[in-house]
Amino acid sequence: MPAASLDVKNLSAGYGPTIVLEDVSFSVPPGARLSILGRNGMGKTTLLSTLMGMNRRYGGEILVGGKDLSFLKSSERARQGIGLVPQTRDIFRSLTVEENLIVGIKDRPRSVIQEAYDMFPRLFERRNNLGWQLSGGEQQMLSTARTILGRPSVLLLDEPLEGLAPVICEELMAAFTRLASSGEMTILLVEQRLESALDFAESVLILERGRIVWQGTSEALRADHGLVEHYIGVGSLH
Ligand SMILES: Nc1ncnc2c1ncn2[C@@H]1O[C@H](COP(=O)(O)OP(=O)(O)OP(=O)(O)O)[C@@H](O)[C@H]1O
Repeated sequence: MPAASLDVKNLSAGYGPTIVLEDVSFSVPPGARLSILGRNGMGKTTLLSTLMGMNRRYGGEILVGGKDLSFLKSSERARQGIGLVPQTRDIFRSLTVEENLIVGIKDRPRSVIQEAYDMFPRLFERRNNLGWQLSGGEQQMLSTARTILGRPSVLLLDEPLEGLAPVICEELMAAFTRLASSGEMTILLVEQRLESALDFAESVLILERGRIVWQGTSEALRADHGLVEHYIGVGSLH
């Protein structure tokens, strides 16, 4: 599936009776990258899981390539091109790396697993290891690779660097950047590490208490220390 545009219009969502996201609207052109920033608990994960159809939507629309997916359940949204790599790094802990990847290929031939190994050579080295035997970074690579093998046109990455050593973060960010440069996917990145988020994406939005409080270019945000300190935290930019 080629990269698709994502248009989110007046989205409100939450959990049971609790509204978390309110009136969220933004657009990402096909093949572009957007970083989503905000302090803890401001609704970033909720935004991604709502796009994936994993929690309650109260109103608004989610269009991928112009097609409204709002009323579809999450498995159907996955078929229509949305792929989420969750913060929890969902992998099957009792399956090998290769078996985990086989789950991700859906109806594509087995040979496509090589794409995952090309992206993360470390996974090839560990292909016969079980999920629980992997380091945090390797689990993140596996979770990402599994989602990517499903060829999403819009990829959602939820805090992929959380808790990982700097050298692994660099390896992952390089892989995400290569993926983005291929132009095959539109990518949304939720990331607490501000520098990584700004380096990755040309555009940024900031969430505060479930609302978008700022949208603009990474360049503009990088230049505005006052804005960063106000919405994200003192000392976030180095
Ligand atoms: N399953 C849930 N049920 C009820 N409320 C929830 C649930 N998950 C999250 N929330 C609430 O929704 C709000 C937004 O949480 P969310 O995890 O989306 O924020 P976040 O910006 O991703 O934060 P973090 O960086 O800590 O992951 C918080 O007030 C949180 O307590």
